[in-house]
Amino acid sequence: MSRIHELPKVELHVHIEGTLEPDLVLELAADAGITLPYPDAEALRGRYVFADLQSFLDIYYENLDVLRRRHDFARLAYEYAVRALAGGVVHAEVFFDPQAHRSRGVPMADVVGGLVDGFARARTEFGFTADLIACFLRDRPAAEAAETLDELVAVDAPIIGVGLDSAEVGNPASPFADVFARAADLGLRRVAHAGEEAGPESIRGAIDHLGVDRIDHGIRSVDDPDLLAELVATRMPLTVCPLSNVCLQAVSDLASHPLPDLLSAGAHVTLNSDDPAYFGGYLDDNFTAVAEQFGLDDETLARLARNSVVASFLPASRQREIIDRIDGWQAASTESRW
Ligand SMILES: Nc1ncnc2[nH]cnc12
Ligand SMILES: [Zn+2]
Repeated sequence: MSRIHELPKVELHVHIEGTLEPDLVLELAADAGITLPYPDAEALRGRYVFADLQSFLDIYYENLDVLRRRHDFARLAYEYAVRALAGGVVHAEVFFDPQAHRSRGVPMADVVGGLVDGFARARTEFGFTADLIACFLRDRPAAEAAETLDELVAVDAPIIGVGLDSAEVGNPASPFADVFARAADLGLRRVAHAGEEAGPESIRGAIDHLGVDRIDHGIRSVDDPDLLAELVATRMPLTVCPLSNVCLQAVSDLASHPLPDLLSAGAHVTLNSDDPAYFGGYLDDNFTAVAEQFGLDDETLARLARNSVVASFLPASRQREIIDRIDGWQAASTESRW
């Protein structure tokens, strides 16, 4: 258990904007001559006490204002890769919110180009790989999502998929059916946040209306045994984010998190960090927290890591290579017990 950071991991649910650390907010603001309403990074971090998803999103969108130039996005991507690798992440499928930058007048080519630059540098320097998934904001009109997809196509954005995020309650998936169908026609994969704050009906909506390949969060599936059984039968991956759920009060504390129920039901659970700069931990921290809370052994941790590989959109040959490394980690942990 002590070698969690060495367990090879794939991350499937991380918002690149949610990796914007307070120090980097301050640095980018100083660079761009932006005056911030707090004196230092500690004061900013002090504001990270959230009652729910919306109270987090308010600060998350406010902080984005420091991301303005192509090299800001490159820096953000690179810094995430450095930190993720230190925790054992070898590949990530990374969300970004194009509308949150487009609405501030940042050219789409700079957003995408910067992220590509930052991840290319990480790949060259230390072999970390990343793919991009563009998320549509579900609290904005579906027509805006459609325009955003057109713009992504126009700049030839190298995205592998589309997602749906932002405020879930009161913003169902159904209006986004057409834009997700267009994404499917373009050969893109589809994922959606569902069952984070809203109930099982939100998960049902993402499956029925958007044809998703994975459900982001999905923890509220435990409230509907029929739905959970269906998720298990169809091997629908759930990208679960335990520390996020605690911080946003989707669960009252880690001990009450439904992870053990999902695991014992046989759900295809993966572990993820969501917005690690805000929720007190990167992917290794999420692994460590649930391992300690629920007494998960190395075999279970390796199973969770393998689940992410299988649920990823990586080609089979790369999946095999990472799974071999996970098997090696597990074998070494068994040997060290003798
Ligand atoms: N946890 C989350 N849920 C919904 N939208 C988000 N955008 C960034 N983080 C999010
Ligand atoms: Zn998320």
